[in-house]
Amino acid sequence: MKRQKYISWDEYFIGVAQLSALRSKDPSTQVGACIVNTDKRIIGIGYNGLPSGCEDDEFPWERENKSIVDTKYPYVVHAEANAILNATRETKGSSIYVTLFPCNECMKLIIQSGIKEIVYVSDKYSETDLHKAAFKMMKAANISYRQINASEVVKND
Ligand SMILES: O=c1ccn([C@H]2C[C@H](O)[C@@H](COP(=O)(O)O)O2)c(=O)[nH]1
Ligand SMILES: [Zn+2]
Repeated sequence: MKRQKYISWDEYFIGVAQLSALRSKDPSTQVGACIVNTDKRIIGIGYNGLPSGCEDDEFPWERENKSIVDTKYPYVVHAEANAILNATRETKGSSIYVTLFPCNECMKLIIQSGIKEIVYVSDKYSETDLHKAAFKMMKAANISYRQINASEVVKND
């Protein structure tokens, strides 16, 4: 008889996203993303981090400072963007598993890359205007979405 307590596809793919998030150097929010095609093949993974050549120890990780130049925000490549850039196959029609609901900038990339489903864990920024903008674009582009509970490797709350 086959083993009964194996994990579901959702648990598997969100688990990969959570594992990827553990690579992030961001002290406040670690995000992981995993793109899965219609054959249930992982075609791209990513986490939030600096672009190649930008050393983790030489750039700021602060959220606030006198100038935005001395915060992380101008530099960090978002997890979804990295997953899309890393994709090894056609992303059209695929799903993206993310530990945090995508921001407005990532939503534009998700739409333009033809991803059709977003599966996410946390939506801790759901009250912000930029989240509302992301949601509006997602609905307009007919992308489906669902929030799932995931075990607490990385929670993002
Ligand atoms: O869609 C998203 C939104 C955010 N991120 C990354 C970018 C930053 O490294 C953190 C957010 O930091 P806060 O301190 O919570 O503002 O998350 C992402 O990868 N994808
Ligand atoms: Zn983003």
